[in-house]
Parts: sequence; C-alpha cells; structure tokens
Amino acid sequence: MARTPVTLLTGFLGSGKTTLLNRALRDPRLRGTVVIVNEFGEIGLDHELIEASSDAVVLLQNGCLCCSVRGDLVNTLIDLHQRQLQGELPAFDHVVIETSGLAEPTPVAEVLLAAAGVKPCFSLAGIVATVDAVNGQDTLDAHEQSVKQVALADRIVVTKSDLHADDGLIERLKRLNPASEVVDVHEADPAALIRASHGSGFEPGWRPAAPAPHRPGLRGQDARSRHDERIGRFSIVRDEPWDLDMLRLFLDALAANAGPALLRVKGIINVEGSPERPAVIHGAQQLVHSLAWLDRWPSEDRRTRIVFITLDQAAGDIEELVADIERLSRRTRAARERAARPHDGVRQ
Ligand SMILES: Nc1nc2c(ncn2[C@@H]2O[C@H](COP(=O)(O)OP(=O)(O)OP(=O)(O)O)[C@@H](O)[C@H]2O)c(=O)[nH]1
Repeated sequence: MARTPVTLLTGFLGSGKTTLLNRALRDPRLRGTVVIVNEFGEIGLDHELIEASSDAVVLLQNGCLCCSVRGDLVNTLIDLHQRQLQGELPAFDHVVIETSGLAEPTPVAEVLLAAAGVKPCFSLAGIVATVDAVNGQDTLDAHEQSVKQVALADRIVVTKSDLHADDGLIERLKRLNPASEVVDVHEADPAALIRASHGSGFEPGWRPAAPAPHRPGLRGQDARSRHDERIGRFSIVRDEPWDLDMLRLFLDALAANAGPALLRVKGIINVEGSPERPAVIHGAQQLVHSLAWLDRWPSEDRRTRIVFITLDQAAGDIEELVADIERLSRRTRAARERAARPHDGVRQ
C-alpha cells in the first residue's frame, strides 16, 4: 500500500497557519485530507476553528508536539491508518499536521521519518512554514523556534503582507533558507501550497538527530521542552455572555498592552444579543486583530473561552484586567437597567 503523504504546517504563534489551512481545505483537491492539530494553549480552540468535519480533525493537546505529546502523534498516526484500513474512517489520501506555534519541526519530522509503525505508512511530503509580515522580524530575533521553523521549511509562506510590507523580511528569509521557496500567501493558490508533493529534502538519506543531551536543572524533563520555562499559558472561561461594549473594551486594553510579552491570545466569545454567532478574537505580539464573527457555534460548547500564551508575564495581570472590565461592565449594565425603569426609586 502506498504511503500517505504528510505535510507539516509550522510557523510561529498567530502567524496564520489555521487561516491558510482553512483556505486550502475549501478546495475540492483537499477533500481527502485529515488534519492533526497540536495546540500549546491551556485549552484547545483550533479544532473548532478549522473548517473541516470533526471526523477529519484530530486535536493533540496538553503540550507541544516537539516534546511532551510526540508519543501521542505516533499513536494518532497509527490509529488513523488502522481505522482507515478497517473502514471505520472515510478513506484519506493526505494528512496535514499543524504544529503548535512553539514547536520545533525537527522532532516532529523525526516521527514521520523514523518512528516504528509510522514510517511504513506515511511519508513526509513537505514542510510549510508561515511567517507573518508584521511580527516576523521581531519573532526571528527573539525566538529560536521561529528560526528553526524557517530553516527547515521547503516552502515559506509570508502572511499579513496586506497589513505591512517588509522586503527586509523576505531577504532575511531567503538568507536563512536559500533552498526554500518564499511566497506571499495573497499571491498563491492555498491548496497547492499545502498539497503539492514537492518532496521534502530529507528523504531518503536523512537520519534523526542524536537525542538531546541531558541538561542539569531539567530533571525528569526532555531538554527539548525547555521552551516551557519562560512561557505561561492560561485561559479564561465564562458561562455568562459578555456585553459587546465590554468585549470591545477588552480588545482595546489588549491592544494597549500588546507587545512581545503577549505571544498569543485567541478566543471564542459568547456575546450578549448574538446567541447563535460567536465572536472570535486573535492577537499575537504587537498585533491585535479586529473582532471577527463566526456564522455559527462550531460545537455544543457555547462558553466564552479565551487562551493566552505569554512570555515572562504572570497570569494574574491579565486575570486582573479581565476582572476590572467585568466589574465595570456589571456596573454599566446595572446603571442602564436602572435608567430604563421609568419609576425607579419612586414610591407609588
Ligand atoms: N490581515 C491578515 N490577517 C491574517 C492573515 N493571516 C492570518 N491572519 C489573522 O491572524 C490571526 C491569527 O491567525 P491564525 O491562522 O489563527 O494563526 P495560527 O498560526 O494558526 O495561530 P496559532 O495556531 O495559535 O499559533 C487571525 O485573526 C487571522 O484572521 C493575513 O494574511 N492577513
């Protein structure tokens, strides 16, 4: 049986991986694609934001693909292959692995190229890395993972060029990886970017790297998971809908505090007055995107869920900000309700 090609989709936090993938998945040429998505956030949201049937999306959570959930990836691939053979899954002819934005791609590629049980059934078709034009240069300066993602890619896709043109970034990407194609997402066919079986430069002679040496101070922990040390992840979950004004206030506050410490914020928000259509918020480093709306809730879970990934920043700061905004919103709402009652406080 032919091995199923796998595309590794990498790129730093918020650089546009899911957006590119969603555009590609709308193309009938990707009808037979299964997506495995890994998120670093405390709760997973991407599986809800990927526009594919739930059968075709597998979420790997609770850690980063390049370290703590590598074993889960092996098991997931083997399980997908077996369920397809047994007819429990619709046949698929392609797999995309969307890594978390913090993942180093080499250990993930190793799984495809060397893991027992995976290698006979799957082949690494290519590595695609997204780099966003707004944060790209700063991210390359500050985060080694981003450099590794770019250095390993067969294809580098520059996103958000509609917001900021950066020729210097393109030059830098070409210098970092002269063998790779650098393309602008807005000038390319998304399905071809993801699906083209251009073949990774790794096979067949590639050998997995030697295991990382043990580092003192990381007892019991794979040295590759050291990116956990400075990075915080936490989430806010609310049952009650949020007032739209409050949500706007929250976005303004985030935008005012945006910067290198806010690696990623992503959320689905239940907004008062819009019970069927949740709002979606996104931010990464210096950029907080404008509010967007989904056409419907992607699952039964209708709670507001916001995930944060931060650098050297305590969860408490953001929780305090949210608590302040919620307090303000409650007071505003109470005042509005009082004003709407015609004879409030007047005894009849
Ligand atoms: N203007 C603009 N916005 C974009 C572009 N690509 C992505 N975005 C926006 O950037 C935000 C983050 O995009 P995602 O696709 O979720 O990024 P991601 O890399 O999947 O994020 P993580 O999985 O959390 O690392 C969203 O608000 C997108 O709408 C682009 O080319 N132009």
